[in-house]
Amino acid sequence: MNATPPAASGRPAPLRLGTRRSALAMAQSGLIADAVRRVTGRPVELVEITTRGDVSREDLAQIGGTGVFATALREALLRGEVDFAVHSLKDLPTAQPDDLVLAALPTREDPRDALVARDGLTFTELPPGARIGTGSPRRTSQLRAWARSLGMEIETVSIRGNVDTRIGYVRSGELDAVVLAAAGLTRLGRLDEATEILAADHILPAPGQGALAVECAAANAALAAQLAELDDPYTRAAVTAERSLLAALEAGCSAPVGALADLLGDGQAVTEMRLRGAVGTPDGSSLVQLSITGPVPAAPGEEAARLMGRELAAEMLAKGAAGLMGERAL
Ligand SMILES: NCc1[nH]cc(CCC(=O)O)c1CC(=O)O
Repeated sequence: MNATPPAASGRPAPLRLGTRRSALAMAQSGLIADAVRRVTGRPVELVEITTRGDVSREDLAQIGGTGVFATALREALLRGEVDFAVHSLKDLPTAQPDDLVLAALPTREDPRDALVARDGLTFTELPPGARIGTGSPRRTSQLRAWARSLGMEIETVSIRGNVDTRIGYVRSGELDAVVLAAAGLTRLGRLDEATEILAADHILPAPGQGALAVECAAANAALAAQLAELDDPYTRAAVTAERSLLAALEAGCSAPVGALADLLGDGQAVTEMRLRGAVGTPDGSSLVQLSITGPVPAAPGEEAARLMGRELAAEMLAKGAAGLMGERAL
């Protein structure tokens, strides 16, 4: 008889982690795989999955926005081909499917954007007419608004591709600078290539930027409970507020919306959360930027965070946010 179950060999069956193949996705999955091995005591194996966003050179907005990255991983989860998946939270649509759960939102990395410019330049040191690459309407809008406020002249150039490709445009001299998430650079061990971390006062990051989401099937409650040990309730509160703002603005994941929740403390404990939001026109000529501050209740605090996001969205919409987003030409 050859029906020995894996556990009988003394080694528990490995958990299968579905991941995209990009260097960044592999780095992020590797980090979470290590943490999951720690909390479950089980081996974790990486299962590579190709998404349409990885193989297509089409504009992301044309093939359904950044949600394309998540879709293939989610299909593999629901088919039972993998046990859990790691996403960049900012690439996940705000509507959560009923049959999947974000079991853990681990402590987020630096949420800010970073500038990688030639010759060590910072943003304000860029020469007139500098060409800055980004594929993000949010970054384009805010970079142009910031330049405008300084009386600076810049040109934004639409680019796509992985981190290496994007930095390559600067190294080759094709562009003066590119803007990338600092968290991505950190996870790839390349933060030293950033010439400036862009202050959130100027460039408000994407909702959820710098945070990873660990997702599994809702039906797999035992695994969800184990993965939940990796959850950071403060990260969860912050990104819940940011994503609730995004959802209430009825903006897609490629919309020019920036949002960042900061947790404020009295030195002993976190007591308050400040949520900032920004929406602008593609040319940066008009920008609505507002913030609200509220108490952070004891864990989980998710509903309070959601309410804060909705409240700020209502204030931004009253100041004309919808009109600005409507003007964007995709
Ligand atoms: N849309 C691509 C993407 N999704 C997540 C990150 C970075 C890591 C993160 O924000 O957690 C990036 C690259 C970038 O924006 O430079």
